[in-house]
Amino acid sequence: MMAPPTTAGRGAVACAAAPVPRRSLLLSTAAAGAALHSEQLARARPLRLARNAAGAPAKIRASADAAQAATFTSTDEALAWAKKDNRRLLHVVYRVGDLDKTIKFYTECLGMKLLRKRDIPEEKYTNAFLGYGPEDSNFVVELTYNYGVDKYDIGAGFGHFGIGVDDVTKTVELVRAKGGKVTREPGPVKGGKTVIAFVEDPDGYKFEILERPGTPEPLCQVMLRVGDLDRAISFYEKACGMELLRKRDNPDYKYTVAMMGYGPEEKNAVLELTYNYGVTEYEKGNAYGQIAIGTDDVYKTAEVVKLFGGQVVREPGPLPGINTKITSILDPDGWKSVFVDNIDFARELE
Ligand SMILES: C[C@@H](O)C(=O)SC[C@H](NC(=O)CC[C@H](N)C(=O)O)C(=O)NCC(=O)O
Repeated sequence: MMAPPTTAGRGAVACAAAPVPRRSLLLSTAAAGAALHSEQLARARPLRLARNAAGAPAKIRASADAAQAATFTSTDEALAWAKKDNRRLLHVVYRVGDLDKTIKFYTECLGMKLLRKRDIPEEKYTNAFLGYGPEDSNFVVELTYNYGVDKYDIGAGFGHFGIGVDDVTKTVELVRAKGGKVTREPGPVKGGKTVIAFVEDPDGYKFEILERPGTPEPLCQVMLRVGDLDRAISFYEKACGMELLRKRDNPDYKYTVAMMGYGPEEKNAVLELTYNYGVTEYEKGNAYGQIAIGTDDVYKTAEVVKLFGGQVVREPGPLPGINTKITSILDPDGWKSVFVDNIDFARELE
């Protein structure tokens, strides 16, 4: 079977070819396109509060003005709002060629749990959510299987997913025993001390297994390569309200990494941006999709992104027929992120 057109590059291609999967049909009792006012009133229902991976309740704000586009009077005001918005990495979305095979690998070899599965026959795809804890408090993977598509191009820009484990050697032995592919044996990372290994899933997505005993968030990194690290850091700090948690140059191996996120690396999943000296562009393939980030207000989020020169490829608003509000953006390298309304997302999980 042929894979669908590439999602690589900036602009319309990425927007059109990597649709955000439809959200839970549990929400579809509210009529598609219902007036925002009615939707806000419907929010009076009690909500299960999200928790972060460390177990602390997340502050979900049932804002009455959430659907109003704000007009920030300055970039400082916009930045301050983005910094105090209630954000967390929710999930990472990517395409796989055989859902059952991937679920088997992730559950048997990587110790994930299958959290939920949904089939959207009218759109000809199925999603499976897997991770190490409930979605209201953990970063998880959202696998997409498009009917009849059994192969994708992972490209050169996507790096890996990171998984923190108690014992790297044990995990690698298990992967090998189950017939999985080990591409880098356990040992200290080149130029550092952390014990790591690399394994590959059935589609060839790389997983870096990192020794990180007792971590509350085992699925801890999404590594993407970027062509200009300072430009990318500035984008994720300003347009996305992330913090630069750590930056490490490894001149012996000619690369620099920057860990970006919404809280300490030990407790939260992070975006690991890698710059390889002299490489300014990568081919992105059509397999990797995007990270999803929770926000209290997708409208304000889109406004902030635009104020800082970011590209909004899906204007903020409810997904037709489902009503979960989202907005999609591209970073300067063309990597996509989707911001999802926290309250709508919590409803999906009810
Ligand atoms: C602990 C944390 O900092 C790491 O594990 S970095 C892992 C390291 N990354 C790179 O080498 C990135 C540059 C590389 N050219 C790329 O684009 O992927 C890594 O993968 N090390 C490999 C090793 O064998 O140690």
